[in-house]
Amino acid sequence: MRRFLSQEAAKRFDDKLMGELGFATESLMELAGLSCAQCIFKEYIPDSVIVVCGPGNNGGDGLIAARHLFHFGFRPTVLYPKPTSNLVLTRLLTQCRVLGIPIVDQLDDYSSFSLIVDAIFGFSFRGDLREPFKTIIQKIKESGKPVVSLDIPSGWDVENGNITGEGLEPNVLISLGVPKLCATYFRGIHYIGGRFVPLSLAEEFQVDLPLYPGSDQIVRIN
Ligand SMILES: NC(=O)C1=CN([C@@H]2O[C@H](COP(=O)(O)OP(=O)(O)OC[C@H]3O[C@@H](n4cnc5c(N)ncnc54)[C@H](O)[C@@H]3O)[C@@H](O)[C@H]2O)[C@H](O)CC1
Ligand SMILES: [K+]
Repeated sequence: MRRFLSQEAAKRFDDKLMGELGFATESLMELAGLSCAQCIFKEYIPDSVIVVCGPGNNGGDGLIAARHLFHFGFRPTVLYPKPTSNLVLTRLLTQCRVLGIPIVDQLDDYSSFSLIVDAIFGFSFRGDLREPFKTIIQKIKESGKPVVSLDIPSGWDVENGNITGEGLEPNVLISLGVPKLCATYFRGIHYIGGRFVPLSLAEEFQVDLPLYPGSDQIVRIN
């Protein structure tokens, strides 16, 4: 058995979950985002946190994590620099607004936040980093603040890790569902979250599922 998915396998895995296995994107995303918030609560004392959200579903996980972090006593702000017309993300933004979570589209100074949550790119990232995210990732690195990455450290090649050196170097990585190949290059605190993968799918893709303790949604593997 192996633990890690290639980029192509991660996409097929996702397609199966949302297709023949009957899941809706929003329900899996909710579990993924909740598990990220639980992991952050376990590792950090509630304080101010900036959740940086990209234009895809990784950004959606971030918006959900921000909402749960708010309920857990953190003071989240969302940085959402590249609005899309995606209905799921639009609804998630509304849910954050209703709670009074500030949503900004640019940020020059990260110094007032004690933690940065990286929900910029997940397993669909490919090619060279494009703006505005290239500059955002540079600024996050310059801030020296602790970083928690959701699913993939943003800027990393999904299979080969931080090959350009431009990617984030997070303190904590939460792999969602099953870790992708780049996680083999990660040396920090590594959790798996998103406890929704049916055993039959794990067997089909020849990946291990972690042993989650009790009813926990997360498990630390490294
Ligand atoms: N599989 C699951 O069980 C679940 C996964 N979830 C999360 O969803 C992401 C994958 O989401 P997806 O929408 O496919 O893509 P991304 O969020 O990775 O980003 C796509 C977005 O990024 C742009 N982009 C791609 N490359 C670049 C680049 N080089 N520079 C700039 N921009 C780039 C692209 O144009 C798109 O707009 C997965 O990782 C999980 O986090 C869900 O939570 C549900 C469960
Ligand atoms: K990420």
